[in-house]
Amino acid sequence: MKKYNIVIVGGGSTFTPGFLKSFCRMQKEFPLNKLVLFDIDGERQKPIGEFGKLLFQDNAPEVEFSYTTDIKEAYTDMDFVFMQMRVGKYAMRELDEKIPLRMGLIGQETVGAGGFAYGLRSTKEMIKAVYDIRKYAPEAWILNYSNPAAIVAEALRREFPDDKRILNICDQPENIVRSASRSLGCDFHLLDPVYFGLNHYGWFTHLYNVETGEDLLPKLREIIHERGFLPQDAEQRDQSWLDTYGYVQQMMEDFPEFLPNSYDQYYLYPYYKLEHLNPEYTRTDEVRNGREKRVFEECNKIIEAGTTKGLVDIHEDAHAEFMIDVAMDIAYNRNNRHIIITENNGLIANMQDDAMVEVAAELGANGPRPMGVGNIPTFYKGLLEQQVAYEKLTVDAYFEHSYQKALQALTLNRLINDAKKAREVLDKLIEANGDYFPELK
Ligand SMILES: NC(=O)c1ccc[n+]([C@@H]2O[C@H](COP(=O)([O-])OP(=O)(O)OC[C@H]3O[C@@H](n4cnc5c(N)ncnc54)[C@H](O)[C@@H]3O)[C@@H](O)[C@H]2O)c1
Ligand SMILES: O=P(O)(O)OC[C@H]1O[C@H](O[C@H]2[C@H](O)[C@@H](O)[C@@H](O)O[C@@H]2CO)[C@H](O)[C@@H](O)[C@@H]1O
Ligand SMILES: [Mn+2]
Repeated sequence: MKKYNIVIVGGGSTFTPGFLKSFCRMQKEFPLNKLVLFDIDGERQKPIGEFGKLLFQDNAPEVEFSYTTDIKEAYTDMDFVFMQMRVGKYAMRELDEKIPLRMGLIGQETVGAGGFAYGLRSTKEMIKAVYDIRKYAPEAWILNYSNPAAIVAEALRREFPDDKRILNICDQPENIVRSASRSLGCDFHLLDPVYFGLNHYGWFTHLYNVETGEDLLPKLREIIHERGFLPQDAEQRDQSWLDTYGYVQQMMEDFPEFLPNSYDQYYLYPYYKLEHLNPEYTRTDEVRNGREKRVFEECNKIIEAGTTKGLVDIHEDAHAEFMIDVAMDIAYNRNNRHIIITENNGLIANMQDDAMVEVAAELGANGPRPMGVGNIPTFYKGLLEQQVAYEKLTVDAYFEHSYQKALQALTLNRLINDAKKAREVLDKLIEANGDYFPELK
């Protein structure tokens, strides 16, 4: 059985320890030769790297595990690159959330003005990283889930049009399917979803039972109406995520035909969301006081003990399992179905061909074979076309260094929708982002 070489970019991520645990546990199904962590922040990565050393030493000493800040060491001979960088880290995420919120606009990691700022930061570093990877690992599969995936995917499509081994993917659609399976009381593998949209902006039209072909969405609609909606891993979630999933019920009361992605609520109920977001305590504060604190405390505890035996309390969430599953589908040509991001080219028949859309696909060694959904109804088409235009203008602004395109993008964004506000928030974001941004003239 071939053993694979894998690098995780953003080795200092709060999600890395969970990934390491999952990789370790899955050694029989997905044996590794080498696992490397890479980060530009060596200090942040160090405790996670040291934890990883102990974890593999104790559980899978045959795997060559290391961590580095050296590009050549990170990428040479890699088969898969897992991309999970957060450019500007939580300090900049906080500003993405708080600058707009203090102006009465939605401030969030991937949507609205915050998503725009994160998009420009990520684009710059992701393009650089892909050039670095291709220098040392021309054949490696690049699995990107660094956010905002919609903007990153559009930017990479333009910069690397012939590179067929970059896959942009998000686990939120699968998380909704897993959550639906909890409501329906079945294994999530039983559900075969039909989905259309953009990243963090889409809908399920059907949830078929793979064995019988029955569409379980009508039944799920009734359950959600009666009992609301919970994430599959509700017991591990912070309150803000429970609220986010809970709001799926309201979305389905108002727009019952399809099951929405949880992110749709920002676009459909911006005023409600604004009333419930606190500009002085945002998701970044919750993550810093929760996941980030827990992860680093746990790593340090293990380092101090010099062993992981009997100590590892790190949460292995569905996110890591999902991304590893994606890599295995490619490695073993399994052609399993996942919801992925790809160029439209008629998949959503009544939307522009060059939009980066999110749909179900079979995934194997030759990449995704996506499934078309035909024409989508006018309501959804209207919402999505506005968003595609915003995303494309954001990427235009990056490549053309154009302040004007950035202003157009933000004016068109449904969560801003006003040129004066757009200019005001753009100027504040430019100032706050400094060299993280391209020059916008
Ligand atoms: N799409 C999904 O399903 C999904 C799910 C979870 C997280 N994410 C994404 O994963 C990323 C990590 O999230 P987190 O909350 O753990 O963030 P984090 O801040 O804990 O970790 C991100 C790491 O990236 C590093 N980094 C920044 N710029 C880099 C660069 N140019 N090269 C290499 N490393 C760099 C940082 O130093 C940091 O250690 C984010 O982009 C987040 O949005 C995506
Ligand atoms: O606010 P955060 O940092 O907790 O999460 C932001 C990310 O949220 C989604 O990812 C979920 C993921 O779907 C779930 O499986 C679990 O692992 O938690 C993740 C984070 O809570 C979203 O899809 C990502 O794009 C966001 O970055
Ligand atoms: Mn996502």
